[in-house]
Amino acid sequence: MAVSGFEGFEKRLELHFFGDDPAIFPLGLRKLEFESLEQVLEAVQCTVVSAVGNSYFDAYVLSESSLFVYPTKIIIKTCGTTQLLKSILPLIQYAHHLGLALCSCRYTRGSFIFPKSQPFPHTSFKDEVTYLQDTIPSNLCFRKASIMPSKSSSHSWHVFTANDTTHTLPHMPYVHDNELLFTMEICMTELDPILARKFFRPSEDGKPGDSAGKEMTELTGINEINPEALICDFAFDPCGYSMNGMDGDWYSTIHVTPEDGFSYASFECVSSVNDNIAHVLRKVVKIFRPGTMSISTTWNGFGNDIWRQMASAVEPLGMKCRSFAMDQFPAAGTVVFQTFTARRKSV
Ligand SMILES: C[S@+](CC[C@H](N)C(=O)[O-])C[C@H]1O[C@@H](n2cnc3c(N)ncnc32)[C@H](O)[C@@H]1O
Repeated sequence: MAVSGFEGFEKRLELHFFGDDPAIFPLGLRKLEFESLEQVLEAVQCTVVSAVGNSYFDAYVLSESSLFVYPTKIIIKTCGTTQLLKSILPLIQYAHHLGLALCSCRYTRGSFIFPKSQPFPHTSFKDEVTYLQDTIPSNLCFRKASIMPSKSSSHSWHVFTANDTTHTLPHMPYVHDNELLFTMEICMTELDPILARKFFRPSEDGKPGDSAGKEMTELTGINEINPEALICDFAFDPCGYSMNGMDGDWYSTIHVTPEDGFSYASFECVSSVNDNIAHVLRKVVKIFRPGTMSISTTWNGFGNDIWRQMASAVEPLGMKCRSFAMDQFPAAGTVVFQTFTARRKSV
């Protein structure tokens, strides 16, 4: 942990692979040995604390956030002072042994609370982009880095995407039964202190992290966000919480740093424009009651106004939209970054 506090803001990496040999499917990357994943995580400086899988993907709760492994996609999200980008090279190498090659890379993060505590290559977005440019293979030629602003200089959304020419929009068009899918990443700070207390364990409760986590999931109402989801949860000692949800091939994930002064929670999920995203958003806001919140929405395509629905969903709960930014990424789709503050706060 940084001397000043724990860095809740996660770094998030999404890698897509392709392979021509039908023998590697249907499992693909899920064939990776657990020891190989452990070595990747050692480079990042975190460990697996809990794992679960269904017929579509494997979900790992990490000491610092989460890892999802699909047959041709890996999503890895880590917080604290982890060195997430150091996972890229070993992942490319392990995937190569399975007959899979990288065709798409997306890196995103918010603004760190303690930027000076970050080790290389996370010392600045410029360093991260240089590291990414030098690490990913040259076939990923559609590249763009962007810092999406808000009204506050301390809240920006950092995005780097790179894609090859032949497997553009690999994980998408993000259409599932004719529905447009999107990824939503919510970052919340200044959590309501009474609600944040629920993510502290009673002292010396003697319970393992998974059963203490299950209690937190129920006590806080996290289990009601998507009652269909299979939840893998973990409570840290003395405080802190992580969970991964699995609903068919859709994942969701929550991470909570409840300590006063640097409290933070994140929620991320995949959803469809036809789903009741307002219900999900309202539940999330009610669980944490953040003073500030950002929502980043990513989809492959143009002209979608899902972000309007998001603003309408949270405004009745006292969250006022303070900024909106939209950017497009070559062969990688559209990102919208919205920030909100609670009306109880002055701006
Ligand atoms: C790993 S969790 C959730 C991470 C998530 N990205 C977040 O921002 O909240 C972080 C919380 O767990 C606490 N914690 C307790 N023991 C920890 C450990 N061994 N490793 C990481 N975090 C720990 C931290 O102080 C913090 O409150």
